[in-house]
Amino acid sequence: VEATASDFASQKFDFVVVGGGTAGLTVAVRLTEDPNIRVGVIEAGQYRPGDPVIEVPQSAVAPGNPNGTALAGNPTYDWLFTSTPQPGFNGASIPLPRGKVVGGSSAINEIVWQRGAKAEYDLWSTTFGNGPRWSFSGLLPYFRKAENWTPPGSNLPLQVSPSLASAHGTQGQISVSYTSFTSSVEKPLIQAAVQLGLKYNGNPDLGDPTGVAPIGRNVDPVKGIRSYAGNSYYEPNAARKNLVLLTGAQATKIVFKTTGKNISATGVQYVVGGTTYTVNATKEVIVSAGTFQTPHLLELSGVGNKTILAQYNIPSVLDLPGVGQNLMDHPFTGSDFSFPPGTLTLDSLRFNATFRTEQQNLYTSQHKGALTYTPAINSPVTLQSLVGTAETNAMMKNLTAFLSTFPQTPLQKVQYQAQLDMLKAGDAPFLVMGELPTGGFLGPADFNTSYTTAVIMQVHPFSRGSVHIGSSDPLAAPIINPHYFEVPFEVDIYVKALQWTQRWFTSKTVGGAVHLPAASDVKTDAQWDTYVRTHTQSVNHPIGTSAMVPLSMGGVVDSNLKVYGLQNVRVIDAGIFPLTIGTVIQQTVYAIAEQGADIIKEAWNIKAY
Ligand SMILES: Cc1cc2nc3c(=O)[nH]c(=O)nc-3n(C[C@H](O)[C@H](O)[C@H](O)COP(=O)(O)OP(=O)(O)OC[C@H]3O[C@@H](n4cnc5c(N)ncnc54)[C@H](O)[C@@H]3O)c2cc1C
Repeated sequence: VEATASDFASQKFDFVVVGGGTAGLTVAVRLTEDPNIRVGVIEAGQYRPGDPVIEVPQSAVAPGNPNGTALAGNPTYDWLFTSTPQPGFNGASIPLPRGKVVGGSSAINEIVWQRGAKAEYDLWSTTFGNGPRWSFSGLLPYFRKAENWTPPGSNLPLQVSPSLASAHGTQGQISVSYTSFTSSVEKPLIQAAVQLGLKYNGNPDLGDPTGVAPIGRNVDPVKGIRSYAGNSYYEPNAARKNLVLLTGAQATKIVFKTTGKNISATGVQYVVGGTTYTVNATKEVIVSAGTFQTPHLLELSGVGNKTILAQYNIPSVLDLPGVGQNLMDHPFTGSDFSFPPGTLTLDSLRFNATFRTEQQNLYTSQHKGALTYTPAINSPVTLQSLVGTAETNAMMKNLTAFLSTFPQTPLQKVQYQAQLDMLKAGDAPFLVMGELPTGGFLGPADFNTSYTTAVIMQVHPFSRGSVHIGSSDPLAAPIINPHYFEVPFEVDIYVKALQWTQRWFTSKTVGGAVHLPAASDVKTDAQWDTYVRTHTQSVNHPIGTSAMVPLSMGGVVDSNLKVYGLQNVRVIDAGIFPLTIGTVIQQTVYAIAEQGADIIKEAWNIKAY
């Protein structure tokens, strides 16, 4: 049920969850399966059930503008954060969208549903010391638990392996399906990628995501709408009396009581319309405010690096220097290709009124067609599969030489060794080769022209950033500095990937694609370097700022997601990733939250369902 600000403050809760986003709603819904457990959720955004801008899949991929959509960049849904000026981008700042609505970033993301590699999660369990729960096989039951999976239909431009079903769950909250609409460029692009040497992978979901594979999406195949934490976890359970949601409220502080060496949270302060309220939690405070705002809230509450806190006159409750460090993100670069007149891409929705009306009618009557579009190609690849083993080894040699003089924290040392091992073994992707059948990436799209944008994600960067408070005003935005491209390998790998993309899109099989001048004129190494630094954005997968690694490595939470040094505060969101993974991350965030809910149920003897 929903509450008003003052009503919420007067209620008794066992758990208070900060952030009604992807992870926060998952945890709150699982804990309140037991009617005796009372959970209060504080969310800054609004509850928007049935909002077509959130639910119609295509609004996440705006034709003519892959960088900004109807959701990202729109203040109704997005916090509108930006990075600090990035020297690696020649001083430019970039937008860093985050969902500000019930459902959080799951309401505004691009609806791609993929898992990482076994090798990546197994590091969480072994190298980062978190035990078997956090290995690939420990997470697999939770990947399945979150899903209500429907197998692909016959119109998928790819064959799937019979084992695909065994990777997926059918009793969970998030509807997962496969694309039912493809543009006319996608089938040839898939064929051409395989001709260029990418492996074909009929089941990417049991530990090896690499190659050209069927791409899941979190769309209800019957209703044709986005399935996300807001409409799939919260909405069906919104009537629970023991699950109380407060919207339009920004948490500004966790309130602590210190007795000797014991620091426990008693509640949370929040602001609504300029008034500050406090709500109490008798068991735990769970912080699920996301990778940028969880460390921000911890710092506002006195938990973090005490030197940083002192600059803003925030009394230190616990000196925990890992808070807000270890920020990793997936950047993306790309380029636009135009196609001959008559090629069907999403741009047809932009300039062809007849096609648009036809597709709108198809969507309204049958929940099908172009308005259900989600990306159909998003292939995680090893570096070897693009440039071969000899070139990979040569690039690795340069990288290792650079890293030998690059300043590193104890955590980075361990992470770098793990990343180099994966790079060499080729058991995890380093790039994701994708596309969006629409233009606008390199400049305004021409009216009567069909484009496709190559989208290249970099998934194991070596640069590490941070997010910290920049003001004692609790409502001010955090300072986000991802430190993109501090390691030259990150630019080098992009140059290789862009050159490969040029061969891919202009291959005979794809037929007729023309590289836009801004990209095709690029020839020399210096020109490529400038191109990459000018045309890179975030693909919005920030993680790591509340890392689940040992305290001695700079960790923030232990393997039970408890903040080191605090009795009863857990972080459950994308910030706990010890190291990033080689694909999109929302499915892993749901699995973390499902696992986190079970850890809490075990700790408090709460009935499991
Ligand atoms: C534009 C975009 C596209 C993406 N595309 C994909 C994709 O296609 N596939 C994929 O797998 N992943 C994608 N992602 C990433 C994925 O959606 C996120 O990693 C994931 O949803 C993060 O979940 P979370 O629970 O950590 O945070 P969120 O879901 O962001 O939840 C945090 C919540 O906390 C609230 N909050 C924050 N601070 C406070 C406060 N102080 N008080 C009260 N409330 C607060 C926020 O409003 C928000 O609702 C994308 C992300 C974005 C932004």
